[in-house]
Amino acid sequence: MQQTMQDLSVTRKQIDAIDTEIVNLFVRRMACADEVAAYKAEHHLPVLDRSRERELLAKRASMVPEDLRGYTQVLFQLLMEASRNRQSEALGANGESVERIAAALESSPELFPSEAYVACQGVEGAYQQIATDRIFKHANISYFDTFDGVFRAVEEGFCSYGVVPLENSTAGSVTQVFDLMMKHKFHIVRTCRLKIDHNLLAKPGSGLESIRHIYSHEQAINQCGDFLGSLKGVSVHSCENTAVAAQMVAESDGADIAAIASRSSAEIYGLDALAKNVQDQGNNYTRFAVIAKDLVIYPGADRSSLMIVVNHEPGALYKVLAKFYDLDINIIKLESRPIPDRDFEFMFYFDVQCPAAAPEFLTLMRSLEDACEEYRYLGSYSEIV
Ligand SMILES: C=C(O[C@@H]1C=C(C(=O)O)C=C[C@H]1O)C(=O)O
Repeated sequence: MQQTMQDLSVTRKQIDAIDTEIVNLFVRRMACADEVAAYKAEHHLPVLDRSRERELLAKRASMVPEDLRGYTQVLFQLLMEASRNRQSEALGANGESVERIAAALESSPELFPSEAYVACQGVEGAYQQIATDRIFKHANISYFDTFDGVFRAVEEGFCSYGVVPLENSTAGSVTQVFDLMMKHKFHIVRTCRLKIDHNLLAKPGSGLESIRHIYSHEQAINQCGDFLGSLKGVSVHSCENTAVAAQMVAESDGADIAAIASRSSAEIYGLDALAKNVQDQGNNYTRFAVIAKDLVIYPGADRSSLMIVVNHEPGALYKVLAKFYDLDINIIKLESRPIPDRDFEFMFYFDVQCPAAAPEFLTLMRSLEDACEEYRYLGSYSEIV
């Protein structure tokens, strides 16, 4: 045992000596990066030179035994990233997102607006409306048939804000909304986490045993699978919104139809609750995003969202995730969606937890621009409950 410890201390001494050489060489390499930065500044060249990096990686890998090639590539990728970050700092070359974040942090108002024109999907009584009234004190709501309509209303300036659902704790992501994010230009300025209690609503006088058709939004149907499964001889139909379903039931003649919707929909459309809290999980929450056209970062923003497309090659997503890990930035949501018309290429949506003004967040933004094929910063915000 003692013999082994001695051997180890001898080897560790060698490692210490090697590391001293590596550190000295690293300092020299970074000094070269400073010279390169000065040259690039003078000749108006960008920091990143992909072809030089590719060539360098291949050469360094060819200099080592085959079983060390992978490690060598990782090491030099890291060295080049440090060198690029150093150059960007020296050049004040922050990249577009960092510039936009800095400008937004400086110019954004102190307070989140209390009055606003807001676009929502559905009709009065929809969960988006309930979330909107939680977020804004006085919201003037325009209703649209589709989520696409909400995105367009914001993009075209018809409404200052839009409220869309992102995900539910029982049924998962609202994939339709994530797909629309690829199509539209918008920013996220706030999120809201709302407890959702579903009710089975029917016209006064209808009994549960007479119900044959139940209408609701697909998400709500998915959140109430156990309850719906327990009913016999009932067919379930999806429609565009829970409150639209409630309105339809109120306007129908049939005593055999019901809707799964909010309690406030019952009041608005004069329906009775045949069953309350019919969701599978008592703790049923939905997160909503407030979208706006321009980037505005209100004080206290401690979450950010990004959309990333990486190259179609092994390790591409790993390299992006490693950056989050290196900077100790927590990922609170990761969603992937196929990109239309591309052969199994995916858009990755990230929510991260980190104050927008934190240096590590700005470093992340700077380095993602180099690492991704496409990259969109969607905004920084706080979440209300
Ligand atoms: C140092 C340079 O800048 C960047 C960093 C590199 C490196 O650290 O080796 C290589 C290419 C560039 O992306 C350079 O252009 O040579």
